[in-house]
Amino acid sequence: MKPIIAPSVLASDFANLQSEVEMLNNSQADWLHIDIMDGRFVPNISFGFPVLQAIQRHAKKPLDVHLMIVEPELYIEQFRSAGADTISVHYEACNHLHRTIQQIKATGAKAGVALNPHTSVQLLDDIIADVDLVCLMSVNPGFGGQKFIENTYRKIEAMKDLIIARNSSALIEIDGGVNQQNAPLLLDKGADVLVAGSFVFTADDPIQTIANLKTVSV
Ligand SMILES: O=C(CO)[C@H](O)[C@H](O)COP(=O)(O)O
Repeated sequence: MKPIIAPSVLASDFANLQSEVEMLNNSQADWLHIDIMDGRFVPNISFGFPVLQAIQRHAKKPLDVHLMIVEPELYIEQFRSAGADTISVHYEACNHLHRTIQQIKATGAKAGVALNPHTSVQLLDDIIADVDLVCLMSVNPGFGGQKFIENTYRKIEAMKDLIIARNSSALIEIDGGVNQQNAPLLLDKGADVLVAGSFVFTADDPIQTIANLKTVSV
């Protein structure tokens, strides 16, 4: 199975967002990964609804929205209206994760849960059957361009075991420091979706870089 490739728009040139989105439309990218940061859950602020709406106007591919915000339940319907196809909330940011997952599903979006690098996958034991996507952070969230955390490989294996044990159809997404070198082992361990920001957007040829990731063989 070929991986789902989700370039992270966080690393794009915001001054030329339309042409960056059109480049992704013309590439083998499957989804556009959109990072929303609030300056509270993570020590950085990215962008909000107007920018997401602008991306949606030009994007021809699903928008995979990763909320790095506190109290995400307050904004689920607005993110859906602004164009999100998948909405992932952080386990660490939700007091009532089950309720928030149901809230996302009620909007018609796919529901994801993101885990910080220190958060055990076992904490998803009682919710994994209800989620469509698990986003394993392979860097501490908040910034692009960071070094990949090697313990992620072990987490993917544990996540895969849990998904199988609970008969879940959740996809495993890896977010942070993904590149051509670590992609084969990530897929071998069980990853389904690769998010890549700086690796794609700092490349001389982003379209070819996405194509190379898409054809990584295990
Ligand atoms: O969620 C994120 C940061 O919190 C980014 O999606 C992630 O870091 C991808 O960027 P890069 O590929 O440059 O590491």
